[in-house]
Amino acid sequence: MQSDDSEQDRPAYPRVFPTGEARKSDHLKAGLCVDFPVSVVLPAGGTGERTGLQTPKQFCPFLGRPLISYTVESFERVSWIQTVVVVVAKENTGLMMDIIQRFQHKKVLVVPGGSTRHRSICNGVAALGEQRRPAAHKPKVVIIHDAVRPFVDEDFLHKIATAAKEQGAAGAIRPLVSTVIATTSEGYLDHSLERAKYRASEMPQGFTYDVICEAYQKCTESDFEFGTECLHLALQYCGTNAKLIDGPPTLWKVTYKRDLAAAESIIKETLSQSACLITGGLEAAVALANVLQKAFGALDMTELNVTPDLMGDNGRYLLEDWNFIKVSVDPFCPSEVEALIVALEAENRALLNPAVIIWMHLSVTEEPSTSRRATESAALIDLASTAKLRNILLYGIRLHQPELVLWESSAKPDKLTLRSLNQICAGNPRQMLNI
Ligand SMILES: Nc1ccn([C@@H]2O[C@H](COP(=O)(O)OP(=O)(O)OP(=O)(O)O)[C@@H](O)[C@H]2O)c(=O)n1
Ligand SMILES: O=P(O)(O)OC[C@@H](O)[C@@H](O)[C@@H](O)CO
Repeated sequence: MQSDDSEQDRPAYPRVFPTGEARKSDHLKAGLCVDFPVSVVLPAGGTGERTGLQTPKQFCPFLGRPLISYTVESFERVSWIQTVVVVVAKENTGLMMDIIQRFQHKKVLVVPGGSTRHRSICNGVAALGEQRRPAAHKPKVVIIHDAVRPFVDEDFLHKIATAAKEQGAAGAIRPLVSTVIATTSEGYLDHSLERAKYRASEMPQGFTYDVICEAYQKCTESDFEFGTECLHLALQYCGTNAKLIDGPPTLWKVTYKRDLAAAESIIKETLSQSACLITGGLEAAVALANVLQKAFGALDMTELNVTPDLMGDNGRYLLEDWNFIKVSVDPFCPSEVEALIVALEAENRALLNPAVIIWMHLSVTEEPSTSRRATESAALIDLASTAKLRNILLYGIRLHQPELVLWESSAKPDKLTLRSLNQICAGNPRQMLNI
């Protein structure tokens, strides 16, 4: 398969990172396994001109993490996917390696891209055939997926991979949003297509390794230069008619600047909406937790679990996607929160998505002096600044309730306080109450 990368331009070996076991937080869906090797090619060698940005869209950050990292994670958390080939422009190889190291992505092969999308995909497919790692088998099925489509789920990948193995090729389709028309050379309407008969071709697509290899071996330079559809190559050069599968609306591609805002909004929505309230077994903290649980429940807000600590079985909260409300009572003691931050870091909990800690400090003694409050706030801000470097977002709320029992009976938190708490628990930075 020749693309424009002459042999001497390509590295002697693709850069390979250790094949990692499934992430701790992997939620493998029961029954979603395949009995044949599947690998993925993520074309990410473009410049993203249509966004109008200097940074190629696949490297634009969302919540401190590049878009491509979300896409890579979508695939690496699927246990039956063997290798994720990321095809990037040669000048971005170093950037991609840094992203892999920083977010500890596994199973990843970095391969240099080409001047067009087809050439990049061709390089990625070729690299799968050249793998020299003992554990890496030549795949039976290759899934091809634009790196700028970060929202893909295991169920749909399973459908595409299975159909590709059976049919030779399979692809995602979506209904057309606008009618397709043909124009005359003078820029007038020539004719329009009956929209009901057509679909938009999306990604992921799947091919048996042999079919996609044959397609790229036989296709023309014009295909490489101007083509946009891998399914067409399979049909044209291998006689393989792809099985088309209706995909979910989340399969859209980030193309324009507006798509970046939409992607960030969706990424935020996928952040954990669950919070674990740690009481330390303190009576006042338990009373507060009961009130919040009722209030959150009544307002259909964040799921709130209450636990005295994170010992024993309660340690599971550290391993899954929970945010935390840590309640402390006088005296003010940052070390309690510091211990939680260290525990989250030890589990790499905030490696990919931010973890949120809300420290609610109950002060039931006399109002602290201004200087003491300033000292305490400074300590908290230092802690928060350090934690943020580890993608852990720390927020502090002080509740001064000389008669805490009132909180249980009458002085229930108002909706604004609860809504702000809920936004914090949902990890939504815009609504967060910074310290
Ligand atoms: N030479 C190229 C061109 C594109 N792509 C990748 O193909 C996917 C879909 O292409 P597109 O959305 O067109 O990305 P760009 O080509 O970067 O966008 P633009 O056309 O706006 O420059 C993207 O992940 C892009 O990085 C690639 O791997 N190699
Ligand atoms: O053409 P672009 O490079 O913008 O994007 C690639 C898309 O064409 C492609 O992802 C789907 O149409 C499926 O082939």
